[in-house]
Order: sequence, then structure tokens, then C-alpha cells
Amino acid sequence: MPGTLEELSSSKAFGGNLIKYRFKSAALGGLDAKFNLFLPANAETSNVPVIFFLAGLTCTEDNGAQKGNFLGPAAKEGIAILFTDTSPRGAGIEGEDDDWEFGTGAGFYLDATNPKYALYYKMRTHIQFEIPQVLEISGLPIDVKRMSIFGHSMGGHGALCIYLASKSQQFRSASAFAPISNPINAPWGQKAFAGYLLTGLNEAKEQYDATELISRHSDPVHILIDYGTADQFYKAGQLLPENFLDAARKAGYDEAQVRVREQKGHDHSYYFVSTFAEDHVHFHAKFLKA
Ligand SMILES: N[C@@H](CCC(=O)N[C@@H](CSC=O)C(=O)NCC(=O)O)C(=O)O
Repeated sequence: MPGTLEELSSSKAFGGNLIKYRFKSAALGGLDAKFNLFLPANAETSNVPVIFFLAGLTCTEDNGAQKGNFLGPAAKEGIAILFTDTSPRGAGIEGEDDDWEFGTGAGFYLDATNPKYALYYKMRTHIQFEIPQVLEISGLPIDVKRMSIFGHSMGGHGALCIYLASKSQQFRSASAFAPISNPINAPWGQKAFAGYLLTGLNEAKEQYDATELISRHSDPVHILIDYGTADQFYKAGQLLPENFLDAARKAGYDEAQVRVREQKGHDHSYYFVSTFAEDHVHFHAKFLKA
């Protein structure tokens, strides 16, 4: 059972408030977990829908909130945005801080099965089940029946996988900025899966690869993806959005259900994310307000 929410700070923004919370996370082995929640002005009088934002490697709950340009569009739509962290903090596992691509800041939105990490590295459970449960019992003005999910890079991978794993039911829509779309075939994914999972790529293929998941999916989906042609990680073969698109089309999903947009000249940074942030919030608003 997660602990009660403690408010750490609150900043007024776009007529609403960005609030930082902390709680003891059962999913993360009893460690403290934080998230930022943007509540628009209309949350003072009614429960509002929410979009979860999952950030990328090296990030915390602050990167998307501070640099993503999501708060203004969310205020206009009357939708909350919840910014999660990217890994447990302070597990004290030998080697977890040696490398920016693995360990702290790089939880890869999976539930570790390697005993070395399994007690603390349960980011999938934390995001998909624990935080919604915390919202439900906290009395915050969030309608947990109206949730969508998006993310950047490693967070795009997390958003797509959580959405598809929940059979596109728990979250109404998913979108991603430069997602790691086929991690079993990318160096970042291969490294994470080899470290966190007992059977590595076998487990990953089943649960943690958006391209594999969409190829086996048959329920209706609402997915939007943007990536930039000048993205250094795209060029290095870490993202592979074409593989996801190809698998989606082969599985019978057309442009109305899975839209993948190539954005000319954009890189991997939050300048790219913030350029298309409003578009993504509007995309989710259609389904959250339906
Ligand atoms: N080692 C570098 C690069 C790390 C980096 O670019 N991280 C991206 C996400 S990459 C995929 O998940 C990021 O979002 N960085 C934070 C930011 O605010 O831009 C480094 O440590 O900078």
C-alpha cells in the first residue's frame, strides 16, 4: 500500500497550480517517490481528466514540467498533467549510478526481474497501478476514469508500452516524442533489458517493446508519434520509429489510429518537445473529453 501524499511545493501557473508531491512507494521498495501535478483552474470546481508525462534518460519529474511547454495548453483544455520520475532514487544498489543509460534516471518503465534490481526497480507497477491508486485515494480532483499517457524518448517507450499492455483501456490515448520504439533492436534497450530482466530480450519481447506489442494488438488504438530528422539518437538507431509504423500498418492500423510524423530538422531536445507539446495535448483532449 502506498503512503499518504505530502505536498512539497506549489507554484501558480497559467491560472492553475503546479504542485510537487512525495509519498512512500510500495512499488519502489518503500523508497520516497515524487511527482509533479499541474491542476488547471477548473479543478477547483470539478474533477478533471489527466495526462501522464513520462520523461527520458537522466530526467526527473521536473524536466517535462519546466521545459515541455505543456502547462499553458493543459490550462486551456482544462486537463491536468502528471509528471512522473524516471527511476527509484537512493536504492543503494552497487553500480546503479555509474552510467547515465542505466540505473538511476534510467528505470526504463519496466518491472525488474533480475534479483539485484527487483526490489526497487518496478517503474511499470509504479506508473500504471500505484500512482492511479494514490490519485484515487488522495481526494485530489482527478477523474481516474479519464487518463491518457505520453512521453519523451525512454518515456515515449514507457507511454506506448503501458498503453498497449493495458489493451488501450486504462488510458484513452497515447502519444510520444522521439520514442525508443523498438528497444529490443536498439543499444539503449538491449543494455537495459540485459541488466534488469532475468531472461533479457525474451521478457522484453513479451512486455516492453512497442513494435512487438502493436504487431500482436487488435483493439482500437489512438496513437500519435513525432520524431525529428536531425535527432542524434534517431540517427544513431536508438529510436527506430519506422519499425513501429511498419508493424502497426501490418497489424491493420491506418493513419486514423496510428499517426507517425517525421518533423524535418528537429533534434531530440526539449526545444523539439515544446514545439509540438500543444498538438499532443489537443490530441489527447479529443479522447479525454469524448
Ligand atoms: N548524457 C546526456 C544525454 C542525455 C539525454 O539527452 N537525455 C534526454 C532523453 S534521452 C532518452 O531517453 C533528455 O531528455 N535529457 C534531459 C533534458 O532536459 O534535455 C546528458 O546527460 O545530457
